[in-house]
Amino acid sequence: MKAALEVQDVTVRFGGVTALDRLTLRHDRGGIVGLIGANGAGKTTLINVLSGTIRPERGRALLDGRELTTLPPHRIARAGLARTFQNLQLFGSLSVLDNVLVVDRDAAPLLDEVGLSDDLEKKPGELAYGRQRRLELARALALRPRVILLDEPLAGLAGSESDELLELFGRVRDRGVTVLLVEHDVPSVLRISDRVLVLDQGALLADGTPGEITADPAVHEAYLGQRR
Ligand SMILES: Nc1ncnc2c1ncn2[C@@H]1O[C@H](COP(=O)(O)OP(=O)(O)OP(=O)(O)O)[C@@H](O)[C@H]1O
Repeated sequence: MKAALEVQDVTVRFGGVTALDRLTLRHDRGGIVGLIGANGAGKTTLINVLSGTIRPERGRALLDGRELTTLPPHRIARAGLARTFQNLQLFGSLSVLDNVLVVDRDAAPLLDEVGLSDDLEKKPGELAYGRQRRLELARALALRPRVILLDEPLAGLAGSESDELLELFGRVRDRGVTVLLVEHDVPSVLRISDRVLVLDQGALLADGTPGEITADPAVHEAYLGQRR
């Protein structure tokens, strides 16, 4: 079977900085894959390569065996890979409902699923930050993706909002969508992920279940032990 997501020998450089260094990884299908690593490890760069906003100078990425690295972002989204952004990218002048309707006619059930059915006519700016995050998730789900990339979805959220959002990610996974979760909140990642990848200086430092990652001395030495 073709892997849902595959990264083959990908290198990205910004001037003298190697953000991804011949990175190779493969995820067969399903579940929540947590991607963690220190600041500058290359997490956002990897998401940008997968979603088509950065072209690697070497290597390629594939979704269900189809090469992504030659496609523009909108074609990648239509091919089944959706993403959310570290800084929310909502349409501020459109209603909550219209923000999702621009992607899919069946917006109302999706908004209900993320708990926003009482807010359909509001503008995104009128929602609490955690609810804006939910709206962004609904919009990404409206693409009916097979894989969804979440870039720092818990940043700036209070504990309870963050727990609710994590529960929602679990429901997305249960629908069969593969979730790639990039997040600085390591305890949350370890709690919810089925598989955890640890990036260090653009390369894979560790790859395993949350239990394996927690017990890995190399991860502690390079990363977990020195967390802020
Ligand atoms: N547009 C850019 N121009 C120059 N350097 C960049 C650019 N984007 C990323 N970098 C550099 O590439 C490296 C990887 O950055 P990246 O943002 O992918 O890391 P990250 O793991 O997402 O970090 P953070 O957790 O801080 O978001 C860093 O050294 C960063 O400074």
